[in-house]
Amino acid sequence: MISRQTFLRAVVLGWGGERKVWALLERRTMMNGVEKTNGEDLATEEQLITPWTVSVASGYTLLRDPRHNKGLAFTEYERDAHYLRGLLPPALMTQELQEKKLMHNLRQYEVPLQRYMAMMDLQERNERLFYKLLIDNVEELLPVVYTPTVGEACQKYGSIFRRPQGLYISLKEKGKILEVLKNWPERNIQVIVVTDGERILGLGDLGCQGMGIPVGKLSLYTALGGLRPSACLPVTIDVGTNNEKLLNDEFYIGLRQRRATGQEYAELLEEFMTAVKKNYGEKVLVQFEDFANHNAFDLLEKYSPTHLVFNDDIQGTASVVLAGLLAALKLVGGALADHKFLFLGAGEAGTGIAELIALELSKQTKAPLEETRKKIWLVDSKGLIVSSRKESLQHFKKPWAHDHEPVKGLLDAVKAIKPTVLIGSSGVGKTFTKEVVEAMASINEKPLILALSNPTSQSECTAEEAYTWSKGRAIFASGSPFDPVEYNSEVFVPGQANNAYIFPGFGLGLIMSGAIRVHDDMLLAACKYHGLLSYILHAHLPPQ
Ligand SMILES: O=C([O-])CC(=O)C(=O)O
Ligand SMILES: [Mg+2]
Repeated sequence: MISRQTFLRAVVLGWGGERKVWALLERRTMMNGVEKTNGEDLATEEQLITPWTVSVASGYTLLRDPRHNKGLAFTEYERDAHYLRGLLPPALMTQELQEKKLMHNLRQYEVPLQRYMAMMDLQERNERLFYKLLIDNVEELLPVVYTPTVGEACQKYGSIFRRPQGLYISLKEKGKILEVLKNWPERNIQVIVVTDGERILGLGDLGCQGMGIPVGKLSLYTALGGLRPSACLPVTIDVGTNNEKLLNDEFYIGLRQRRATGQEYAELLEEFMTAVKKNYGEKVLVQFEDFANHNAFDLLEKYSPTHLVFNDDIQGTASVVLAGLLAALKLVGGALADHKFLFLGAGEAGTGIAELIALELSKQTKAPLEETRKKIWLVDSKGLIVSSRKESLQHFKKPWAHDHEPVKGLLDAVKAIKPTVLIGSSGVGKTFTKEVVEAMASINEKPLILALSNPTSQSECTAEEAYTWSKGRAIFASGSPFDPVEYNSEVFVPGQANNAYIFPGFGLGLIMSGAIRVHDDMLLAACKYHGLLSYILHAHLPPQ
């Protein structure tokens, strides 16, 4: 029996003490043989005490504490022990029954954004139940809390905003970022996902409203990677926005100014990165997400030597796509070196994937990187990237400027290069036209077509278009999910090539191994394992 004295001590100690009491009560519950529906994570016992927290999550406060609230799943014993008598209706509902009820409710909503809001409400009300739903129904709920619905949520974030999630660090906080980090109630942070909102999916600059992305990504770190929610910190850096619509939107939640750039931007990021390492140590993983190209490459290069950083859009997407290609070789035949790759889009995803393919080719064939890069061609908004354009290219495009006549559009590039693999990563939708897909199908028996841009509205083509236009011969995967397609009485199941299939596991690996830097070999190892896994999974799907 826990003594009243221990309990009172916990009251005085605050949050950390309360957790110990909670754990003791839970243990007692188990000893009494009362079924433990969703017990306390004992690992949280070591949580450092936040001295200013004087409230103890019991009674009414407990019901409003999402981390510990169980709603109607509180047992009779817990209702007595935590002063909940009368605060709940008499019925007891197991977590399984709560899950059944919520899934039923969610399925009633026809508008995806309503489902998103219902899930966010649940996360703020009963965190364990939120994750139970997400883990048990991952295929159904991933498109709700993540891509594509999270994109719409970010666009409307100001209007649907209820309670703040994550940490907002704006130019106003310059010089005080360490203090801001200390305002966050958790001390033991293992992963930070940070955005500056400038390139949210393929939707462009959504400023401060990009917060939906770190929140969504981190919910997958827990649901798919198994990290404790308390170890995850979503951060949005607000340096303004160049989105006129948002600047004029009365419900916009961010700084109402145009984006800071140059030194002002660099100084804020530097202060943030320094504060993060100082506050959480060098083993905290910082995942950069949805920065615009012009900052993404520079930030990765600048902080890779000093911090445990990972750019999901460059490195995560690259690993998933290479894994997918390795798996697809079993379907299309040949070795990686037998293929020729054409990209539409030469930004983070495009050049990131291209570089990882070139690296893998170089390892496989022992040819130098400069040679293996020549199998890979990129098209940007100005046409095929060729040597004659080299001078005017941004630095991350330069390695892809090969010798060739200038070529303007994608269709002409397909005809000129004759790729076996076509990859879309430009963030612009509907660019894989009927003519482009037909051209791919006329060159290849089984053209590999990856429409990676997100969300669904920005996809280069739909799964149905890829299968129909190629007369059922394309091997297709996309960044955002598509339903299976029936064509000529055959069912085609499209693949999904989204970095969500790698970053939670990759991040978990980094944390578990205690890594302090990310190396390319780790990415290659991740995609080989992932490629094998997806091949095994694929073997259980109906044939393409
Ligand atoms: O969030 C996603 O679905 C994938 C991704 O990183 C992006 O499109 O920027
Ligand atoms: Mg991203």
